[in-house]
Amino acid sequence: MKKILIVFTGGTISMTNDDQTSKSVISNNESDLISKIGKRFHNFTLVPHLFSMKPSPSITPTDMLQIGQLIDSYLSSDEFVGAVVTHGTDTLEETAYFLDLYVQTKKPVVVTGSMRNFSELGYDGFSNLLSAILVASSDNSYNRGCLVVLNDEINSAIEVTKTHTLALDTFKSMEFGPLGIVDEQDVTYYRDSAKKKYHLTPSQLTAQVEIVKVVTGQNGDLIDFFVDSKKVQGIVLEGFGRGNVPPTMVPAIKRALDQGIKVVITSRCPKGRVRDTYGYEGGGYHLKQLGVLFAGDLSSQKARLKLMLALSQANTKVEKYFEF
Ligand SMILES: NC(=O)C[C@H](N)C(=O)O
Repeated sequence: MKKILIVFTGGTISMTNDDQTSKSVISNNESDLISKIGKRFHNFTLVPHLFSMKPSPSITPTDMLQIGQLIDSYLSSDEFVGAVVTHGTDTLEETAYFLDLYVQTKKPVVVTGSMRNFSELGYDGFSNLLSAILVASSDNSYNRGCLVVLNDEINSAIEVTKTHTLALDTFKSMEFGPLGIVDEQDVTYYRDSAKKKYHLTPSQLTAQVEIVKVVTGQNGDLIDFFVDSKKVQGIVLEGFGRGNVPPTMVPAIKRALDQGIKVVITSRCPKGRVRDTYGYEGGGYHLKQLGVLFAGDLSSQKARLKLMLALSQANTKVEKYFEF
């Protein structure tokens, strides 16, 4: 019988209300999830792997790397048709995007979670896990990169983001909508993701990359701090609009570039690409002339992971991963 790997990492899907405080805390409900959901499938078995029991703010890029290695090692066996990762929703898009870049297998890798915990009425963990397994077991899910499945929607890890702090339909591909849906037992795709696929597979993460959110009137102090720390190899700027910063940040950006630090520009706007449209000081064209790299329509948190992976991989021309 074919197998599906279920990697448990924690998050609200693995939480209940604490008896004393009534607040959401981690509990070990993975056997409940597996026994309830497993009964529904007769063509394959679920193979649980308890990776961690962390709320997702505690997940690190090193965890993501280890989850990727784990998935590749299981899925290299012909017995496995796909993998599902259960994860807290706060940082789910980061792990999903990391896996999209890192994992070698073409078999489906699906990340899911829940917005309500096991103690709450309307716990969405069972239905989300069920849908995620259906997607992971579908032949149509092959070679689509890492997928995110919650609320019966299938999204690409490259495109999706958490948009709402509470709503069940929080995961959205804001610009282009979902790739498809899960409708009862049917897994239906409406479109392919047109995004270029990148693969980055360093054996360990050696680079530190920080994000600087850009605001009006900002100077270069934060960038200078990171440069002076001598620990940072990359800085992602979350700039204005098309990818612009105040002129008062430019000297620090130049200094960072002179010291060999890679600087990448993204936008504070939730939709659209950054581009070298503006020629004024601190505008995208000016930044490009200085050597700043452009992250397309990636959010700052995803661009950071991509830059970390590119800087950590030996003999890699980082610029190649930021050409749009
Ligand atoms: N819904 C959730 O999973 C949120 C939780 N704070 C987490 O990310 O672990």
